[in-house]
Amino acid sequence: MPDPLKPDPIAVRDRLIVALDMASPGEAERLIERLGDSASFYKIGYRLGYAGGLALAERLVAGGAKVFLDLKLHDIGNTVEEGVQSLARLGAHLLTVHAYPQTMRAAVRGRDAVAGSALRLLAVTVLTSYDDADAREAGYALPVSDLVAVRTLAAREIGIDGIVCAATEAAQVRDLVGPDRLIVTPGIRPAGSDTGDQKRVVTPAAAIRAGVDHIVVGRPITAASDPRGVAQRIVAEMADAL
Ligand SMILES: O=c1ccn([C@@H]2O[C@H](COP(=O)(O)O)[C@@H](O)[C@H]2O)c(=O)[nH]1
Repeated sequence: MPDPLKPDPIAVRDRLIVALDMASPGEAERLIERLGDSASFYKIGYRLGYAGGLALAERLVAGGAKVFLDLKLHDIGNTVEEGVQSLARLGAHLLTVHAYPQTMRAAVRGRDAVAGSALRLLAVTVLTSYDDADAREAGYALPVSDLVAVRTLAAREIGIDGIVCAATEAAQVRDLVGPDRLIVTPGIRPAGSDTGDQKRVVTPAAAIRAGVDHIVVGRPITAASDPRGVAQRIVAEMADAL
């Protein structure tokens, strides 16, 4: 049966995931309306998730959109397992957990406990706001690219469905996970846009050329005066790169 999240080929518009980092569901819904048919896949993270975003996720799924819950779970195994079970029942398509083996194993148990769930798990390897100095400061002796590789291999062995990394590591991750697992990359910036707190930044075209399945874009779209126009240009840039 074809994988709904990884059809061959993935429609170019579905490759863009818009990060709805808004203060309320109302604000997010206004953005979605402005985006119109330029976007079909939305990410809900801490800001919106803790402010009514999970109910919005259910409404978006019911309306036919794809939803990525970027909740980056990390806790004792039992808590992660039960949390993933609750989230799997919401009908969302993607959920992040941090790429710690205990956490990933628990998340897989939670995913597998909910029959018929469409939920796919993504392991966050190393946040795109980290460079080697940040990893060192956090106590890791390995450079970011090595840490991403170690965590990707663990995720693959444990049965996680996809990897979150920067597109700077996408080609290396693709070699490690093969063609079927998802690679999702935040830290995407159209040429010339403000990088903000992101450190491992790549353009939409370069990400696609590196073998990424989906790019995540927040502020370049949400802070734009014409979010629909920016989204359309990003999709066109990806189409040219394919
Ligand atoms: O490594 C990671 C994991 C998640 N994110 C999330 O993606 C978006 C990026 O937003 P921008 O405004 O385009 O920077 C945001 O919701 C992060 O929480 C990430 O950036 N890096």
